[in-house]
Amino acid sequence: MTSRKLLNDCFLTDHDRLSHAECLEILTGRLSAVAGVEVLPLAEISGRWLASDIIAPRNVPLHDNSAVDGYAFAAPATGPMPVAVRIAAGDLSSYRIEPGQAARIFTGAPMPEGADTVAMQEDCTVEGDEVSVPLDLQRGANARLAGEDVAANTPVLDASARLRPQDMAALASFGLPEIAVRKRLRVAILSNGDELLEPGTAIAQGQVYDSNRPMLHALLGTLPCEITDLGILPDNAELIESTLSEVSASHDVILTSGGASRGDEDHIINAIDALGTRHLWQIAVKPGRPMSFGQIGDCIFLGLPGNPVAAFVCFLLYVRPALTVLGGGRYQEPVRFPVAAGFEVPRKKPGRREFWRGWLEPGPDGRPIAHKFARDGSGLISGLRQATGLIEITEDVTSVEKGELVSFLPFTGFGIDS
Ligand SMILES: Nc1nc2c(c(=O)[nH]1)N[C@H]1C(S)=C(S)[C@@H](COP(=O)(O)OP(=O)(O)OC[C@H]3O[C@@H](n4cnc5c(N)ncnc54)[C@H](O)[C@@H]3O)O[C@H]1N2
Ligand code: MOO
Repeated sequence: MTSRKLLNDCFLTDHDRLSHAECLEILTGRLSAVAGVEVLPLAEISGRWLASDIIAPRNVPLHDNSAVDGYAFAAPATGPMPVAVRIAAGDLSSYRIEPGQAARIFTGAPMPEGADTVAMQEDCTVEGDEVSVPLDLQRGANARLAGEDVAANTPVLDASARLRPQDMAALASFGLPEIAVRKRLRVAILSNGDELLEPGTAIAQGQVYDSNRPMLHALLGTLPCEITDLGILPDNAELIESTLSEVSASHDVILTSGGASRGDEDHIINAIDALGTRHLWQIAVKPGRPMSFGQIGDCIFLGLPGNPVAAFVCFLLYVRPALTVLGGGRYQEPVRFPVAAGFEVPRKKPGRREFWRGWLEPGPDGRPIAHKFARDGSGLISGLRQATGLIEITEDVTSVEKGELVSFLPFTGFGIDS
């Protein structure tokens, strides 16, 4: 990418600011994993990032086995067959049947040598010691082959994969009791602003309750993080600087909200400049213009705008990708669905990317239509609550007509359940 960094002017035009793509490239392309590695039992690693590749150490299943309770035989059957052996799941002996013989067998039990097919017991007739099976059963029916789930030596998971519940089943099926995973990132969060108040305290005119910190707590909860909550910091330059300096020594990441632009009382950016390096500030994205990124020593600093909607959107678009890379994961673009707009916007400023709060409803033909929260204000939490995703409008777009295709990014793609 062309390097346009360290932009110093709060009143840059959108053309001068970093674009969404440049911002993302800096946050995902120039960062690397800082989280350490620990070996943990399976029960403790769901949601963590893997620290090394996983290759299947053996076949799963290990042996050919029956998928049903019934009778195993060598297809095709030609008539009634004597039942030579009985094999239950967990039976460790090996069995063999001759052509024309059957084995009584149960779900999961190893297939006897000489058999390739199993008839379900509901479809069989037993008379004395003999069983009659359907004569048209296909060879291999109801038999599960060794290695049919995963063959030995197959690469299964790459280091940096995020472990999902179904991966736990796979790892256990290989007999692996514990796995090397990335440690949780140590993330310190704080809110900045003299007007901010802790919920539970009496409020006066001019004050607002701090809604960003509980929101950021919850958003961080969608990733493997260990959170240190530093509370609310007033607009006091010295206190902000000393707090950031102290916390940077013991954390991988500091995540702040508020005080991110260059008002007289916005001290966060000054503190980063005094203590470390600012790599990014001011982006051509709405909401989120004053988003910032820097470092103090080895600690990464991510500064979110104070407006709750901007803080939320920037967390999803930029903080989440950065934490993924720092935590040892692989950044993947969020899922984007092209859907028809159920609204029109006659004018949109060119040169910046916008993310609108939206949701989907079925249209007259049953296909989803995107709806947009009517008001734009970056302080309106109600719009975030009504939304189930973001409508992305790229830099070149200057208007949106009803029925035009727009990109919809569901919140579920960012780890937020509906
Ligand atoms: N002259 C300019 N003014 C502003 C600009 C600009 O470029 N030039 N940018 C605007 C944009 S865009 C945003 S976004 C905001 C963000 O600025 P800050 O990050 O410095 O945020 P604050 O000024 O501290 O707060 C903005 C707004 O959000 C409320 N807030 C802050 N923290 C919280 C919190 N934890 N919980 C709830 N609400 C919070 C705060 O009270 C303000 O109303 O700046 C624009 N101004
Ligand atoms: O863009 Mo600010 O980021 O108006 O909320």
